Amino acid sequence: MKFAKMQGTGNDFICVDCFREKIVHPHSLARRLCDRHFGIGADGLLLLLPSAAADCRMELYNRDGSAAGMCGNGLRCAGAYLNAHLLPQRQEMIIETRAGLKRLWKKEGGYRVDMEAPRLEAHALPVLSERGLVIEEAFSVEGKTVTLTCVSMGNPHAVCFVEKTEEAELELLGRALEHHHRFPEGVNTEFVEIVDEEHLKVRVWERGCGETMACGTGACAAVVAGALTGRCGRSASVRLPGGTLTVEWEQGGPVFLEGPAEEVFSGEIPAV
Ligand SMILES: N[C@H](CCC[C@H](N)C(=O)O)C(=O)O
Repeated sequence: MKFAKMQGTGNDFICVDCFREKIVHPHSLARRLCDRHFGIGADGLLLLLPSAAADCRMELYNRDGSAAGMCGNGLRCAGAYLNAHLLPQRQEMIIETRAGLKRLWKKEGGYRVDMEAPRLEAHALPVLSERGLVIEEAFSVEGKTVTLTCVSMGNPHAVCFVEKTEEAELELLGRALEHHHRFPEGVNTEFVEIVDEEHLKVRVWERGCGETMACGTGACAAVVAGALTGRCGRSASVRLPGGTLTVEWEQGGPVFLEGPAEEVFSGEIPAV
């Protein structure tokens, strides 16, 4: 089986061109190939398949084999793979995901993705805080009270604002929230430090992966939550351990994510 190793701000994927390869058991394959000691090593398995409605269909499987509805870094990597191997001249593409059709544009140094509008949890009600009406929930986790703003970008996110990302109890709280009864399908948790109105620092504990170098949907959720709670503007530069992403949330509309994506190497492994 041929594959391409892709990365976007250090969030890395094993990309398989399923226009040419046939994958029968993606969940177990993701667990085996994403292992960084006994496999190729990656945060996820990215399958690119034919689509009747788009340039291709993207399926993302986390390192633990679980399927995810959306992946912002993965979409940019899919665009880079398509431009390199299947659609070399295309400047604009549409990729089908489990969360619907997503449009992306090739840009200097990477891709810009229309992530569409965020969705708030059904019961998320504004509460009055010193910043006015904000959307936050208090959770009891591991004997601590954490305040979260829950946002869906086609996959679930819990955003926690902290003074310093370096001091966040990321594994303790991220792992506990991932398996918290409030999130029956699990959750990605972002620990967000507000530098100023237009700059955020973020670390992410990803569902099905653990801490990653970056999370595209997580960067979007961080800016949306920051804007909803009056902590930052609707457009911001998001600095993650693996690099910087740009997020813009149009008034009452979609979120746009912009950042790099590259093919690091390609290879072949025995038929799976
Ligand atoms: N772990 C995520 C999927 C990968 C998302 C992330 N890598 C991104 O770039 O958005 C989930 O289970 O929802």
